[in-house]
Amino acid sequence: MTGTPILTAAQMREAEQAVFASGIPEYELMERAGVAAAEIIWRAGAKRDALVLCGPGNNGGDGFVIARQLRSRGVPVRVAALGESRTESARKARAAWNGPVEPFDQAGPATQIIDALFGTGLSRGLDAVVAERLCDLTGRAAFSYAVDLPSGVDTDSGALLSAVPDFGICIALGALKPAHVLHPAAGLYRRLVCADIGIATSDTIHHLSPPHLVRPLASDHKYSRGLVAVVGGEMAGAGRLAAHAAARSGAGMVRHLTSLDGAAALDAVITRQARGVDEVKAYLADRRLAAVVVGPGLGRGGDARDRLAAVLPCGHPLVLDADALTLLGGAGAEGIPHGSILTPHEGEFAALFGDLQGSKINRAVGAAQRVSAVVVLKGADSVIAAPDGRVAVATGASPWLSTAGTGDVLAGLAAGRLAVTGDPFRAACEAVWLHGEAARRAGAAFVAGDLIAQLPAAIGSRL
Ligand SMILES: NC(=O)C1=CN([C@@H]2O[C@H](COP(=O)(O)OP(=O)(O)OC[C@H]3O[C@@H](n4cnc5c(N)ncnc54)[C@H](O)[C@@H]3O)[C@@H](O)[C@H]2O)[C@@H](O)CC1
Ligand SMILES: Nc1ncnc2c1ncn2[C@@H]1O[C@H](COP(=O)(O)OP(=O)(O)O)[C@@H](O)[C@H]1O
Ligand SMILES: [K+]
Repeated sequence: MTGTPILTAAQMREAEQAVFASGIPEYELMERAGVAAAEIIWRAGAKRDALVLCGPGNNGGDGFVIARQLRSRGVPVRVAALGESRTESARKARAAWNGPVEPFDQAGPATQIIDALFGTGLSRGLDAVVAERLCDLTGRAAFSYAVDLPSGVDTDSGALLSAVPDFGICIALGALKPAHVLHPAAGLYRRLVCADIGIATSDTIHHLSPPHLVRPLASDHKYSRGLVAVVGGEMAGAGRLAAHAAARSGAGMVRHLTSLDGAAALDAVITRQARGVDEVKAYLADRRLAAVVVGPGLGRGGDARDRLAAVLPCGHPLVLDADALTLLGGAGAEGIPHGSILTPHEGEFAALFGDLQGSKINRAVGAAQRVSAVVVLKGADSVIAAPDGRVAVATGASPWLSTAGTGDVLAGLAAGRLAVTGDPFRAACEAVWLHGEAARRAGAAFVAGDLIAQLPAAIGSRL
């Protein structure tokens, strides 16, 4: 499940050091970055007049290289700098620009604005007047580009440290950074392009990429393709959504246990009323079960706690969501079996792991390591973290997903993929991607059931 690597500011510096150690000087990297960014800007804006805003560090140095490259292609370019250049490479790039440099606070507007004020070295928000001017110039430009990162965003968390405008294109240099995929920063540009500057990148954090799925074999049968159980309770609808999603996930068979009578709605799902905890236990004794999902439709009253307590030690691979997470939040995370998949939204996450600090990625990894399970911390930027440190971040999810029941669909889908693959991290990645793809196909104003209807097409697109 590897996509484009994502590096924190510290990991980026490490990668950069490795390049220096191989004999390539810092200025060479700056030239590569500037050349690559200028190419992207040229393709988008051609010869329209441009203003490059250069900061004091190496991000500003990239800006001077970009200005020189664009000028050599005949673009009318102006440069405005925020004070002196403070690094050796930035000074070298500035000297090579060999053109006028306007003071930042006096620069007038341009058709194209290139923000090279601050990148990964930003340590605090921009001064208010600087931020305001950046917003004003960017807002008035027809074409706008953020070099590496929009100035004012925190590289590792995606938080906005000062006012930041919306950009047309963000040009990530060398690798993606967490701010390119985590909100609110990830919502600040229409297009993200990663420019290769020859940096070898580590492979622990990735942008979620489309999965490679496999078809059933001629020798397969319903049990070999994976038997899923949904242990619900008093809220039949949510459990049904999870069960129907599991049934359209590629798994071979789905059973739905409720505490209610007459909860069936899809003929392919075998629905049973399990009145007491002993009936749940008897059901879970089936050795053929390949995944069990508990939480959607479980409820929190009645015998919900006992049902959950029956599921936790059952020995089958688990997906824990919704009410199961809320109940565990009160009771502590200790009982969670290693290797499970947890799919909390921020509220459920806070109840279980509220003490964890840092970026959304750090918190998801911390939780995964604490419970030795795969954690899918959901939202517009869903973070999938494994206990061994692997992380995938999904971006671009349809905001129409913010409707009731879509989380239940994800839980059922994750259980289905877990039953098919037997690999919790892979299953979670596949489920999040398929969920996003089904939402894209469902278009506008869909409800959770519409999402389920799109799952076969989403799966079909990845075979
Ligand atoms: N890491 C790499 O491999 C490469 C990095 N490059 C560029 O270098 C950038 C990082 O450069 P730097 O580390 O020099 O950092 P930046 O250029 O992002 O800014 C750091 C400078 O700004 C000052 N500063 C930080 N926050 C400030 C604020 N709010 N107000 C005023 N001053 C502030 C710092 O004291 C420092 O002087 C990257 O984003 C990228 O654009 C590229 O040149 C090529 C390769
Ligand atoms: N604004 C949004 N943009 C993209 N995806 C979203 C947004 N809000 C929620 N989602 C996704 O929708 C699903 C909602 O899950 P959840 O909050 O558990 O809902 P429910 O409990 O109603 O099923 C998650 O997969 C989440 O990632
Ligand atoms: K920038």
